[in-house]
Amino acid sequence: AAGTAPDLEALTQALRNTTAAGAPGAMARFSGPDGVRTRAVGVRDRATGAVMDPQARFRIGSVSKTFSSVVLLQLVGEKKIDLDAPVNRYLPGLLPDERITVRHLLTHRSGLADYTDAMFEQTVPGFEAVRNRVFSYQELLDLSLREPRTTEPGVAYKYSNTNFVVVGMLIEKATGNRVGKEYERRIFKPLGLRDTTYVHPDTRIKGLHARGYLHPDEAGAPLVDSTEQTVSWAQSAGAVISSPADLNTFTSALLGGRLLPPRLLDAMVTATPTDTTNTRFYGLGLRRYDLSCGTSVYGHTGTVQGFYTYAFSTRDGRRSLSAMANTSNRGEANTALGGTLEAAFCGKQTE
Ligand SMILES: CC1(C)S[C@@H]2[C@H](NC(=O)CCCC[C@H](NC(=O)C[NH3+])C(=O)[O-])C(=O)N2[C@H]1C(=O)[O-]
Repeated sequence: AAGTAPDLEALTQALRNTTAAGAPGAMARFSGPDGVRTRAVGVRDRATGAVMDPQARFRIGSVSKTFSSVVLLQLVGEKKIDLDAPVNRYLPGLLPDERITVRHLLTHRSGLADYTDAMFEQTVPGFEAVRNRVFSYQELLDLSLREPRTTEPGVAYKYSNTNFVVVGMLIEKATGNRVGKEYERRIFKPLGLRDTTYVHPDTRIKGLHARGYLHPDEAGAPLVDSTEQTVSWAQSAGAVISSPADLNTFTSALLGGRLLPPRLLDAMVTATPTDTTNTRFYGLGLRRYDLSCGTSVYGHTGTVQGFYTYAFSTRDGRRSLSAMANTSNRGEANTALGGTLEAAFCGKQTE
């Protein structure tokens, strides 16, 4: 088909650059008009040497925020939640500022501090301290409220996991169900996402999966296997498990209009700059990246101990890419993995 085919050599090179920068393994899955292409390099398990497998499940970190945003926006569509209402209308007395609205949560403009900055200041000790803990939403919010707010409500973008912890509280209040049940009935089941689960507080990744590895802060220290954890520090902000195929299906279905009515999808993709590069934007629980070839892609990134993820689609949902490296705190590896976006969406012009 006329348009842009993925540059598979460049895609593979981006994955090789990712492992060269310290990831044990990396993989990518592209889905487009001409079908599916997968590439994988390195290992999904350092102990057994099992190679990275594009069918493998893994923790998607903050890509979970887009799942939570879809559920909340469906509740907006059902008139159960008003985007511009104060959060405290639905959760009386929860937040110390009546001016913080539901929309401020989804756009990271609430000013609520991110408790994970202190929690993970020391990478491995911070992780080990929480990997088996089970937190309530309220405990996580209380950690945030001990810190000064970062901005007046609505004034500036400042990314904070706390926003999507409160989104989880809103979903549970409005539906009477745990978020996992709402993910299941509104997204996982309708889209047939058989690899995608929300098992909090279970620590395992069931079925074929990649193991994740943390680089300690101390240079040269051995990698730490971080695969098993409750992810209770994140929950509706980061505890979903998925696979490359399911992430392609999810972002494609979302941008293709299968999960939200046009008015709400348009609101979701309406994004403001997150930095001064004028290529990175944030809408409602959704990132927009403007690529070098002029293509805008929509989705989210994820950083959870041992796993770094990109999950993006074009605005029409016809082309999707998901990519994962099984280490999370090597900046140069995460940047290298980002090269899969340009390779996939700006690839090679076809006649
Ligand atoms: C905005 C982000 C980057 S951070 C946010 C969320 N992940 C977290 O908040 C965990 C941060 C610490 C994870 C840990 N790092 C350290 O411990 C550093 N001392 C590591 O690399 O595994 C997620 O996911 N989001 C990413 C996103 O949306 O892309």
